[in-house]
Amino acid sequence: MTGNPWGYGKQDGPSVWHKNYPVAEGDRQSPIDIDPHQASHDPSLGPIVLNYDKCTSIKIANNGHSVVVEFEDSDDRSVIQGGPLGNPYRLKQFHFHWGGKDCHGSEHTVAGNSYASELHLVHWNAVKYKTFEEAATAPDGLAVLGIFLETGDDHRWLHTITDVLYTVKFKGSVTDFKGFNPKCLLPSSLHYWTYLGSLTTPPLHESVTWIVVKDPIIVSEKQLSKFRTLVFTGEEEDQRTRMENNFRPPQPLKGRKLISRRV
Ligand SMILES: O[B-]1(O)OCc2ccc(NC(=S)NCc3ccccc3)cc21
Ligand SMILES: [Zn+2]
Repeated sequence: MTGNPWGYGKQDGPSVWHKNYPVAEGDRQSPIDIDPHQASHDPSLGPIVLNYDKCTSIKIANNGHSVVVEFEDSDDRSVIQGGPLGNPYRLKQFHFHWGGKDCHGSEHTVAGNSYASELHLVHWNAVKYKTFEEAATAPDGLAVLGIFLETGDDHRWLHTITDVLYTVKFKGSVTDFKGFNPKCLLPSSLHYWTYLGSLTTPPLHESVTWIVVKDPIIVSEKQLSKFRTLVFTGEEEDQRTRMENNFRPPQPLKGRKLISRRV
């Protein structure tokens, strides 16, 4: 079906999502502005543990909202656990959000400051739920690791992704992308904040335990500009709308507790 049911434009962007997705005005919506001084320290909160070693990426795709790398999630070969999580969560996909210029593009902000981009590693609770779709609607169904991207020097490994973006320029395009291990996209320190939130794109399900890592990774402006060569529209559509500013602004905290873990 041509045209997206929702997008990031004036007519179909975050300010009107509530019309088709009323949960947009719910009590645990994401992203949020993270105020480091408001975060309470919970000494019982352990470190995040990633077991991505038998990582198996399958493909990279343009879904009309972002560029997504999908993983084989039929077994527990790539999981995240520890921290606030009660059991291991299976890696399903990762994707990015970015701006049109470097001054903004991330979804979460820190003391009102945006980063140029934000990487989301999406995991689901395969212990309690049979499918991702089922987990995606459950309050403890998903765990998303959020990593900020800041511009500076070239990122040593990001070129593996930016070099193939031209093959998924249009909405609906998919390319084989095997054997990529996203561990190479993480900062050295996994000091994080955690809170209960939602998907930041429709259907905006309130099913995400967010784990936002404090330290950004550094990528070059050149690498980031390659994301902006993607388009929201399909090859068959006459309009070519550059894919950028695909981020939702911060949502009200509504009394939620933000917890931080110093590594
Ligand atoms: O907020 B995010 O951008 O970051 C975290 C995150 C995770 C998932 C999505 N959306 C997905 S997987 N939609 C398809 C779908 C949604 C629900 C059921 C089936 C299928 C977006 C985001
Ligand atoms: Zn996301």
